[in-house]
Amino acid sequence: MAGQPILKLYNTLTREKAAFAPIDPTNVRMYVCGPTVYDYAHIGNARPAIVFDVLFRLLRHVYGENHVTYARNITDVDDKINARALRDHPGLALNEAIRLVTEKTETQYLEDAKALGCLDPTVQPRATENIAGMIEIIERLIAKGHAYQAEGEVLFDTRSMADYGRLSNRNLEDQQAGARVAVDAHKRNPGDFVLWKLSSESEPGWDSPWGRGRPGWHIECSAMSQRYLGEVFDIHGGGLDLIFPHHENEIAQSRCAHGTDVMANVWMHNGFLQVEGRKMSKSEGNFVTIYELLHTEKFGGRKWPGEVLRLAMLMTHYREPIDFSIKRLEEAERLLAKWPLVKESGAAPDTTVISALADDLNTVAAVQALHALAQAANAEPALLATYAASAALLGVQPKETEIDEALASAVDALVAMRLEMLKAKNFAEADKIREDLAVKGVQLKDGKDAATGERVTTWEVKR
Ligand SMILES: Nc1ncnc2c1ncn2[C@@H]1O[C@H](COP(=O)(O)OP(=O)(O)OP(=O)(O)O)[C@@H](O)[C@H]1O
Ligand SMILES: [Zn+2]
Repeated sequence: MAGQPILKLYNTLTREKAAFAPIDPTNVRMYVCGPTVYDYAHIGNARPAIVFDVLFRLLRHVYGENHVTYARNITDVDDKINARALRDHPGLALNEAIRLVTEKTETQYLEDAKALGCLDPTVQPRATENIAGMIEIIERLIAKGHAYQAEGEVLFDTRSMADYGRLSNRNLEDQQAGARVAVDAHKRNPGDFVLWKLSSESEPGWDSPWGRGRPGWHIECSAMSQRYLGEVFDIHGGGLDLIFPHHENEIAQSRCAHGTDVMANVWMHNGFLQVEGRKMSKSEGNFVTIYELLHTEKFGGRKWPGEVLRLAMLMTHYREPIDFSIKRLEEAERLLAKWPLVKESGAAPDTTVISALADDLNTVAAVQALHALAQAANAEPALLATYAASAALLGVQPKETEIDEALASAVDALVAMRLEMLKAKNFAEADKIREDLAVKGVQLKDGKDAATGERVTTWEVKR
């Protein structure tokens, strides 16, 4: 930790950028709300995954690899999942259909995240494996007078919490105004939200003191964060759209159940990835999935490497909106093409890259610094190790960029063959070899051996 720049983070809760001080520097704890696994993730959903992956990498760098716990949950119980299961597998029993939907979606999400260069979080708990923890919190809330039962639901009583609404800066009166009273007649206050609701025979459910039912969405994160990170932890993240109601309600549940002043010290929210000024979202229908970008030609008539998608995302500060376009991806690709291919090195990262990231994850400045370093390293190979370590901090370098041996010997053979052809003045064939290799990303460089004056050819892999 010594000699590291002070890490500053913007906190939605205080609306200020402040120096980060972990509760326990030997175990820095971060929770990020993960996907609801009913459908493939779109590239907007990739933004929090990438942003908080960069923060995870930075925290590991500052506090040590084994001193950071990052939990990102998988929401595998939700009415959207039930609906999708019924639609896609009408012939199956609901539980079986749900399992198919959630397993397939979760597997794809993990593959997408990997392709985007994200490290696995330390833990990835599933909601369905944490029902007991949710029931326990709800029981505590009822016992303390923060929750009540009404019409087959257990609801959180928002009036029971003096400073409910602090994160999103809303007061209960604001919420009163827009409430649809008729629909929510069983609620004491319009803003009260569901902790538990009874399930019909055909809906998925778990036994509880209030009957067979299922949890609300917000309670899942309160239970999973407590289990893996404790009652109070360091950082809680997610997209801007989660501030209200999701994070507000997580806070209400956790603080009232545990009697604490905060749930997490720092609340961080990424801005939206937009298409023509509108948030990319499933309900708007203006989305493209990560899978489609990586594996199909749906966007811009071609596939896009995960690294390009990731860099395109990091070329904007995480709190700003991003307009997602082909132009932006091409820009990221052009930049990457200028950077050297390196193996991961154990060297210390460049200090300008670290300082940029330490300033509330200023990835824009970090990418600029990395680019300058890449160019310097292109001219001065001694800098390659520093470059490699810095690129790894942003996660824009594949972990092991080994040029595989089979490719290397095939290229060597072609290069030798081409030299023979040049000697025989068979220029057309020689050029064809050069062009074929170029298409594969291998660039040849001709020179002369200083001692013998003979032609020699070296090669390198360009992106
Ligand atoms: N367009 C976007 N830009 C940035 N982050 C987003 C965007 N859309 C969703 N997110 C974030 O992705 C994460 C996963 O969200 P969630 O599973 O609720 O998405 P979703 O409900 O499937 O998305 P949608 O908003 O399209 O309905 C959350 O942190 C959310 O804030
Ligand atoms: Zn959450």
